[in-house]
Amino acid sequence: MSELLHSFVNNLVCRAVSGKFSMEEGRNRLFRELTDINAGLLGGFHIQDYFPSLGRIELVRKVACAKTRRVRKRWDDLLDKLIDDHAARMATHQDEDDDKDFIYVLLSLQKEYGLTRDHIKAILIDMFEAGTDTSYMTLEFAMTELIRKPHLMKKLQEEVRRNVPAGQEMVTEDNLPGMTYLKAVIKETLRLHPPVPLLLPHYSLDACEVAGYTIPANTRVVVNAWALGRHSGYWERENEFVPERFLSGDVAGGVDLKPNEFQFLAFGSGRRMCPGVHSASATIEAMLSNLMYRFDWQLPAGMKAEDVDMTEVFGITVSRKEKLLLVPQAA
Ligand code: HEM
Repeated sequence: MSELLHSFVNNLVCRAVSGKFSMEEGRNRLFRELTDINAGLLGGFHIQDYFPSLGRIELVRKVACAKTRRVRKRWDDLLDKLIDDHAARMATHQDEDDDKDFIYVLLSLQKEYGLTRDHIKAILIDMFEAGTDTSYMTLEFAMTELIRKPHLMKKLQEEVRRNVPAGQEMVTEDNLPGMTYLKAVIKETLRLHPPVPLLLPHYSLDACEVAGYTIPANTRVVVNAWALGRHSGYWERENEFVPERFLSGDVAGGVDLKPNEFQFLAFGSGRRMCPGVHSASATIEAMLSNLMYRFDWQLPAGMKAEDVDMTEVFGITVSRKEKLLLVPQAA
């Protein structure tokens, strides 16, 4: 299951960014390898974070950044070729029948916004880094929670199957609006397992006071969204997977993925909140609903719900330590 979900999200982002031939050319595998290396580097140990003055010593910088430089070269080679190919097609008007992938969009805005090639490459890498693991982990945690609570999976399957006209092969976007329990399951997954539990580091522009503490201007601020999502002051049965809490009429019924209150911050909040929130919701809803529609799921023979290992691995994102193994049966 883990492998399938990871490939699905990686291929989707790859196609949106670089076009429909991404899989045929094997680019999806290369993007995945580079994204994995980046994730390891971003979430890893950096001596300059603990001893900033060491970062000013050239030799330390050279040693600490050696791997980063190597991976940067590989990103450069890949992205330069893609950008050159797209630019050439645009210059000769061969792009007219192509899907307008993200590289085309950025190139068409390049002059208007004064984007350099490095800006474009950085935005493209951001898309992979921010868009792949987060959606994949949410899907994987949702399936993990559902397999541990089969009565909730059954409830979700009933909702999905009720909303799809008989004989239809797959769930389509048109079927999704009626699936309120599906949305509640996704929110509850994000509450318990926010893929970016400390958001991204923020920086205070002005001094301010929070809960009696003064935060001076120019301070790096880290927000613990994981702890807020499990705070007993905001949530009943805070460590339990209870999607019903997000149904209208229940306590958190009105809590949105773009919340005005700060107890649910899986996508952050304010002007630096995740710009991918709608894309992520669409991706996760489409995949999860189809998994529920087409298959009945079981744990491998001899395994019980309480045997599912819930250990997490910490990095900039938090993932499951063990791969999720499930057995599908056609519904
Ligand atoms: C379940 C899926 C996702 C989750 C939980 C998630 C969560 C987050 C969080 C917590 C942040 C930092 C917000 C802050 O510090 O206040 C963020 C930033 C960002 N996300 Fe997402 N994200 C998801 C999917 C996506 C997708 C699919 C894309 C793009 C296709 C994306 C693009 C970005 C970008 C570009 C940023 C940086 C924004 C900035 O620095 O201004 N994310 N995301």
